[in-house]
Amino acid sequence: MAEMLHPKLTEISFLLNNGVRMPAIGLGTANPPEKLAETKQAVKAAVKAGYRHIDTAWAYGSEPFVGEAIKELIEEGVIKREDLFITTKVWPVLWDDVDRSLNESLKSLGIEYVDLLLQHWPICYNRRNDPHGINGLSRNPVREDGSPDYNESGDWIETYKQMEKIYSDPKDKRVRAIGVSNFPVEYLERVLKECNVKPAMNQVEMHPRLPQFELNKFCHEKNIKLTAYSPVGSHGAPLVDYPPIQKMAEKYNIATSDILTSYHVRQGSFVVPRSVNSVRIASNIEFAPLTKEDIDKLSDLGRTDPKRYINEEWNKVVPGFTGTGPPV
Ligand SMILES: NC(=O)C1=CN([C@@H]2O[C@H](COP(=O)(O)OP(=O)(O)OC[C@H]3O[C@@H](n4cnc5c(N)ncnc54)[C@H](O)[C@@H]3O)[C@@H](O)[C@H]2O)C=CC1
Ligand SMILES: O=C1O[C@H](CO)[C@@H](O)[C@@H]1O
Repeated sequence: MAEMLHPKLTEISFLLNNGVRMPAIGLGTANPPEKLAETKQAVKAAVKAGYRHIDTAWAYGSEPFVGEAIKELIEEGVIKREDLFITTKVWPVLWDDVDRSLNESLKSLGIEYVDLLLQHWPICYNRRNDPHGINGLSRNPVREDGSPDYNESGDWIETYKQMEKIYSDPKDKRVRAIGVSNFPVEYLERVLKECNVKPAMNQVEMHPRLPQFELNKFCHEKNIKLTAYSPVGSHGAPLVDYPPIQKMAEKYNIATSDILTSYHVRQGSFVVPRSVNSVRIASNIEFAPLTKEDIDKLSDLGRTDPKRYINEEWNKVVPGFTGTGPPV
């Protein structure tokens, strides 16, 4: 029987609600401190394997290494800036100074604009100096008693309002699209009610054990795209060894990680797996043409065995971002 030909995930892209085209798969760069410097060769390997979308953030400490990779790739003639789609994010310690956050990101990345700027979390932190932090600031400031140092009078919507002001200024070319991350439905509803620019994106943890049924329905209706983070279960890739997903991989004769990335792209969402291993980076782009029945079977794991992997003390303040996730 003739083999079916399918595109690579790197050949697929979708339009955002403002007409900007975004590649379906991006390289995640939230690398742990000991692997941060490897981000540079990871980005170069990814671009050489066909990736055109890189996911970074002010808070990751990876932007300078992404920047070095972009510079060398352009100098080597591999790509031009406009061939790449770069996402970065505003961390809650700069919730009231998006201008500073964006300028620091652009400087670290060595570029003049980002393709997508996301509000990283709907949280307001106080700023505390930390020479070992990000650009001299503590990433997750804590009070003397060890509790998260939230700014109690801050309102997280201020961040989005500052982002839309930058985006809407015709003279300001620093961002091509704006969106949010880690926003539950009720927070998106507030943004739609109180702001003028509809978010193009909501980046959230999403995989078969956390299928985000409610967010998918809402975002689809409102024409807000979703990006799946931690698609293989974050540190150590636990979902790659998860038997029901391995079974599906056997059926399609493809790697388990490719089932986990294709699961999102097949549903019209974006996905940003992370690795610094060039072999894995290149192998994470095979597309599995999952049927509706197989997608439903995978999503059912979110009912029978739900799990949220990114579940930290400080983010419990956001509704739904604790335990296994919202009720299913
Ligand atoms: N907006 C947000 O709040 C968040 C965004 N993110 C973004 O999403 C990206 C991906 O999420 P992560 O949590 O980093 O986790 P992930 O689910 O991509 O897993 C990363 C781990 O999987 C391993 N891995 C990758 N491909 C593999 C393969 N084929 N076989 C075996 N192991 C493999 C990597 O070595 C690493 O240990 C981040 O790097 C970041 O860019 C991640 C967390 C939160
Ligand atoms: O983007 C993010 O990455 C870390 C976890 O890897 C998380 O704290 C943050 O939302």
